[in-house]
Amino acid sequence: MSQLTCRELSLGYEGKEIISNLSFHVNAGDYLCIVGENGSGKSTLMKTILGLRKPMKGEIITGDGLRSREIGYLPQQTVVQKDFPASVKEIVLSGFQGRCGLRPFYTKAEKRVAMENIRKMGIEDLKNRCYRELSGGQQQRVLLARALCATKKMLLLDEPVAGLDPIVTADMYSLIESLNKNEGITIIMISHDISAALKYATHILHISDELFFGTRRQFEESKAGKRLSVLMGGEF
Ligand SMILES: Nc1ncnc2c1ncn2[C@@H]1O[C@H](COP(=O)(O)OP(=O)(O)OP(=O)(O)O)[C@@H](O)[C@H]1O
Repeated sequence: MSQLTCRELSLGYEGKEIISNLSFHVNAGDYLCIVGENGSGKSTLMKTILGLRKPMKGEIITGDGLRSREIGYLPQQTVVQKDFPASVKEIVLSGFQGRCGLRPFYTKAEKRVAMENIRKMGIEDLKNRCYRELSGGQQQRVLLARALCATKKMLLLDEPVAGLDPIVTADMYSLIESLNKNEGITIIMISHDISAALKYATHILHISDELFFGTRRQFEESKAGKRLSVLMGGEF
């Protein structure tokens, strides 16, 4: 059974549908990139998968041992988040809050896992620094370590490289690739970077007037894929 199955989903706000009749599934170890124009509903879909919004129609089913609260989430960065006055350690530990609600203390085991994730992200030397004093790339590593505290199975990443320079972007992509390949973590990523999506993803979900879901190869051969290839100057 798939880890995540979305069946005939319709999503929207105040009775108006933004996405209609969307079906797709994600298996353990997949790397799914969600692409589509601004405002097409990608973040809305992610929030619905996380249970933060209810679909207007359809259902979301988790399986293969995944429970919905075991999904790690790296949200799109907002200006307010960038200025958050807390230490790196505190931000990473807050990844456990989803499990038990807000609380002022953490167990020894949680502190150990948080430090493991800090090490995995290569930010040990930053652990006592204030989050808002870090560079954009360092902040994204902190948020990835935080998301990992919530899961060992599936990460949802909303534009994780937005605003990062090309070198830091490449570092971020290889960190995510290593989580997928070496730790077996399923990745669902929203991205505007089609060439990176086609480099790393096993599957593509293209949200547009015409919905597409399939393997990377199927996408390359699809009408949507060919149209995007022309827009990108035939780069893929
Ligand atoms: N809370 C809300 N209430 C009403 N409409 C909303 C709300 N949040 C988003 N929308 C609208 O829903 C549509 C989809 O928004 P969403 O943020 O999901 O798109 P997106 O594909 O993630 O966009 P982007 O690529 O710009 O991040 C947009 O037209 C947006 O204005």
